[in-house]
Amino acid sequence: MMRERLYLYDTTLRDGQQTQGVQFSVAEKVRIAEALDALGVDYIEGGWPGANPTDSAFFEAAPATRARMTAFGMTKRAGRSAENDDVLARVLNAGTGTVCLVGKAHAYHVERALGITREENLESIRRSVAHVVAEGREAVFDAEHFFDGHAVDPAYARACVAAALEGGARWVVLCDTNGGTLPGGIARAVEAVIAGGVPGERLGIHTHDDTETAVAGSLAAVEAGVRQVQGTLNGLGERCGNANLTALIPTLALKAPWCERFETGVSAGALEGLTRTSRMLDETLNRVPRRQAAYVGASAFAHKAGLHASAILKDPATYEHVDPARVGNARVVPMSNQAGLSNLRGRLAEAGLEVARDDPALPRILEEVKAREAQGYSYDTAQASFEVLARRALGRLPDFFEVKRYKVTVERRKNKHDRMVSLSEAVVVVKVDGEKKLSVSESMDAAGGDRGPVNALARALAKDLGPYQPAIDDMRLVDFKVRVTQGGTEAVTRVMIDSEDGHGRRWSTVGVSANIVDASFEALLDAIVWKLSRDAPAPG
Ligand SMILES: CC(=O)SCCNC(=O)CCNC(=O)[C@H](O)C(C)(C)COP(=O)(O)OP(=O)(O)OC[C@H]1O[C@@H](n2cnc3c(N)ncnc32)[C@H](O)[C@@H]1OP(=O)(O)O
Ligand SMILES: CC(=O)C(=O)O
Repeated sequence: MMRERLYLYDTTLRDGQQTQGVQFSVAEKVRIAEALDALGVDYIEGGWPGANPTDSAFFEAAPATRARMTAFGMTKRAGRSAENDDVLARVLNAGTGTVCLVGKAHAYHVERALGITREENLESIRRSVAHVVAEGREAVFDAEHFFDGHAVDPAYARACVAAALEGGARWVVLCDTNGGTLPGGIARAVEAVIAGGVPGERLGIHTHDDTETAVAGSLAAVEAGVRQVQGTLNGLGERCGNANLTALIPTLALKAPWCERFETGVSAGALEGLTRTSRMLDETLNRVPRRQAAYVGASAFAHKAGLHASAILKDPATYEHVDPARVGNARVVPMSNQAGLSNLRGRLAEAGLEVARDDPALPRILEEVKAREAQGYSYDTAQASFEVLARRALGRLPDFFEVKRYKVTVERRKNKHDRMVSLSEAVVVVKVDGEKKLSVSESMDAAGGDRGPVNALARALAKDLGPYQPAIDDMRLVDFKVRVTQGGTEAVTRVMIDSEDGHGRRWSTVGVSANIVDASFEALLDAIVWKLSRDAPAPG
């Protein structure tokens, strides 16, 4: 059966940039545009040229893409012609083949926000779009507040759509700007527009996630007939974000009836890069990836419960709606107090540890994990700590070194400019290859600021491990989380540490104690031991 073409329009670099706390540099925008192009979206909305220096500079530096690079702007302002509107001129000057203009499609906004008449607004839409077309560009019209407008005055909302089409728009995108329209309402409005004579091949959908139904709303619009879908990577966007393309794309590509009815520009091979693309964006924004993100989250294919793990080991289809490899993600069978022997065997196999089914160490490890979780440890995320524990119980963890003692001090004192500053200092004594080594480290960043006692401890511990030093030199601590939790009857501190190395590996470790320094040290120690268990030569 011939599949219909569905066009993907990415607005990560425009609406995604409207996310609170997000501020892309030009270089970051270029990198994201290249990743979007590799993924196979049809349009990349690069920003609003003229609105800020970064967006203007991006269009000058924009990479050559197979996707249509699109400049965004708004319809001409009241009281001037499209030809004489300086804001519109700057958008056109970016020289993109496609230009998207936003305009109001709700009479209330026309009167309240723009302060013009309904007729003037229709004229503004028509003339602005016509000007874009006259300049030889493909025109997209974002019908702002379309669904709210359609709910109170369908005739006027549709007149705005008609004005854009009369002006020559290739696409009119129906926007749920405030994100409050539910999927059923979106479907009914789209059906009404199509029944009124606008072909679905000229319509797009742009939703926001204010009711956490942006993806569902977009799918409802496609089902009702639109053929262009807008969204952003990881659901970035104004307020609660836009429709999340990292959820929408795999749903369209892998799930019936979508994959049977439609084809997009995203190939099966490119889809396998989806998780990597999502993580790249988080890394660019210095954000910790959302574990529970559909398809691409670290927990999206994690099977924690014993019953799930038992079945997964027999056949992954028992608890997975799609194969994680198809989106470049991986199956995880974590250990926790919800686990059974199946989780344990699965997890050990993943770590490359072959263990006989009847190995007496297995129930011991399971018991130890459950007992330690009752004390406050959490092994389902701290998988490297689990691995260290299991290797030790199986007698497969070399004694790389022994920590004899450690000490950390924090001093608050005046510097030479008479300003109070902190200085953290740590001393760690380890025994390696029969030799005692004492390392002292301060915790200073490049600017001379104090990075705290845990940083000082980490530096001291990783300063001189003798023959093992080369194996840990490329290690760095990338995330540190502290939580007060219940350990049995007492409150204890749980520290989780994420580390990374030059091979691009990232691993998590945990430490628990009533004392935050001890908890941190335990997590640091596990991080180093895990790394050595992978990369270091065996002792002796
Ligand atoms: C729904 C969306 O997310 S659309 C995308 C919104 N994105 C942004 O706003 C980010 C980029 N924006 C900006 O940098 C600035 O707002 C600029 C450069 C575009 C305009 O800045 P300013 O000229 O200082 O105007 P300001 O932002 O205060 O207000 C917007 C003006 O545009 C008018 N306007 C809003 N939408 C439209 C439209 N579709 N067509 C014409 N005029 C419009 C408003 O009525 C207001 O006019 P007023 O100042 O006469 O009241
Ligand atoms: C255009 C746009 O971003 C909106 O209406 O939400």
